[in-house]
Amino acid sequence: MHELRPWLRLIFRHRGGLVLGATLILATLLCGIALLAVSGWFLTETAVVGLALAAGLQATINLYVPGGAIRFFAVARTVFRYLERVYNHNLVLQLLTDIRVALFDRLAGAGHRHRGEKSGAQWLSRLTADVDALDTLYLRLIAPTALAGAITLLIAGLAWLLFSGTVALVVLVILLAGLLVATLAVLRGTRRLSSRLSDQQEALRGEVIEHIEGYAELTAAGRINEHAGHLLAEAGSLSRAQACIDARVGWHNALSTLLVNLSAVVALWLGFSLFEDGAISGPVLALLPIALLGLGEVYGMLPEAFGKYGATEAAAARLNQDGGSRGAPVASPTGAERHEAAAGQPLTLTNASIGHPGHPPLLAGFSLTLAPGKTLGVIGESGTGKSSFADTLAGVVPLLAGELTVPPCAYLTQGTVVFEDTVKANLLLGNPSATDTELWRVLDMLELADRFTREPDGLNNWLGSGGNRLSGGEARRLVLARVLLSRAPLVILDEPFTGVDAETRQRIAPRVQRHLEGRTLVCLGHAPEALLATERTLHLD
Ligand SMILES: Nc1ncnc2c1ncn2[C@@H]1O[C@H](COP(=O)(O)OP(=O)(O)OP(=O)(O)O)[C@@H](O)[C@H]1O
Repeated sequence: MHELRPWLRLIFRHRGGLVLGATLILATLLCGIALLAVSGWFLTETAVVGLALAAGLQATINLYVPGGAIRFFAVARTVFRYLERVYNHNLVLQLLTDIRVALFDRLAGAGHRHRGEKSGAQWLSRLTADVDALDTLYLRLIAPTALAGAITLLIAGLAWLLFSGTVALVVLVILLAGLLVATLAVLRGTRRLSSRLSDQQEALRGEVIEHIEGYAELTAAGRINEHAGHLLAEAGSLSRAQACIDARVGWHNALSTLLVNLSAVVALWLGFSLFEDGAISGPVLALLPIALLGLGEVYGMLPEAFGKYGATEAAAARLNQDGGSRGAPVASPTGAERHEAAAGQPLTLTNASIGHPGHPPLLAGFSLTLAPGKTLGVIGESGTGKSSFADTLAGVVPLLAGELTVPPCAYLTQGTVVFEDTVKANLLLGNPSATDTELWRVLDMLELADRFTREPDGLNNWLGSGGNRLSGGEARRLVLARVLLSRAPLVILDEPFTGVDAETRQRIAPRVQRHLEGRTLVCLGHAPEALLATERTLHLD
């Protein structure tokens, strides 16, 4: 319950909607039960009257009132069911939206390092399977359990009104036992298994994605069959665990149905003596047991949902753990200050420590002022901290100590990130208001325009997953184009020409240089030739 609490709070923000949705479900269920009860009463009444007439006795029956009631309940049940489905599906989608937005919010605040600790497969699982698991909370757990309880009490009340207090009490005890079996007993029998299964399924999903991603390497190493066999064995063991949970849910479902049916039989049995005493009529005797049989529909929804409770809880626990605490890690440690500067203000670092939280700083006591429009090169061997320096300026990694004032920046990271979309969509991320002419101009500057004019779709050319339809050098120039489209006053370029051959680089570098004239530039690389020309150079050692 503790793991579910933050998500329940989110769900209960829609209190009014939840009550209305549950009322519609209640109306549907009550119409179903009333339909059965009135039909049972009516059939018995017609049978009794028929027998009386056959025996030559005088008897009459009102066909219109019960017939009308049956039609009313049948139509009302359909209408309520339709409204309930439309309303509740919409509500659940709203709840899922809230949960996803809250999760994105937390992830965005959780810091670069924290996000990097999980693989893409794990994040995918969080945002899909785990979030979906939470949608069972309202529609399958909370609403049906509350309604089953309410309807049980209503039927016990009906038994008390039509039959007697004793019948009501006996029926109530049997039904409560059935309710316990369908909820808490299932929960007890499956919670741990279901939670463990959910964790294992999540691990398997990640392994399957890694298997596909590493297909070439596994094949080259001759280990593909062995690895696939391992995944299949794991999938087999998960299926067995699922079958075990299903069996337990099935048994509990059967027992709970048996108890509901038993309550109907007992009501009939006890009702007989009331009938013999003339306290109730024959048709009323049939009404209560048949209404009790209608409860099967309500109770039948519960065992499966409670069988998944462990998985829902495990999903919530993973989301709680991985969402991190909102906003915390991205903030700089105490004593470090990061300020956003307006365009036209210098970039300044004062007594700054740069590095990764929990590790010794890569740079300490470092100060620098870079006036607007000035350029700085940063050179150093692999691992000296160039990318960490750039990440800190861009706010991706927190400043460890000191003070940093930085104008808005466009950042070309060391990794080349091309989104699975068109050329245009990838470029517009740099400047959403750029025109097609501007896009072609920057592509032309980087000698990429020909690459896309050759294709029939031009700027709408689809780049494939991670830009896999581009060569390494083309992808690098495309992401450079994205950064060059931005009008940010500070531009940070980490190894801008990785994968671009020397001749092309020599042709395009002066054009990039001209394009960036007047803007503040920080360019990082292993050697001077990997950089654009800069006025000052910082050597990291
Ligand atoms: N998230 C992280 N957590 C802890 N240490 C890190 C993290 N990222 C990088 N480092 C460490 O910080 C040091 C500097 O890394 P960085 O990537 O900044 O170097 P670099 O100069 O850009 O190297 P390269 O030229 O190889 O890209 C390295 O020792 C690296 O292992």
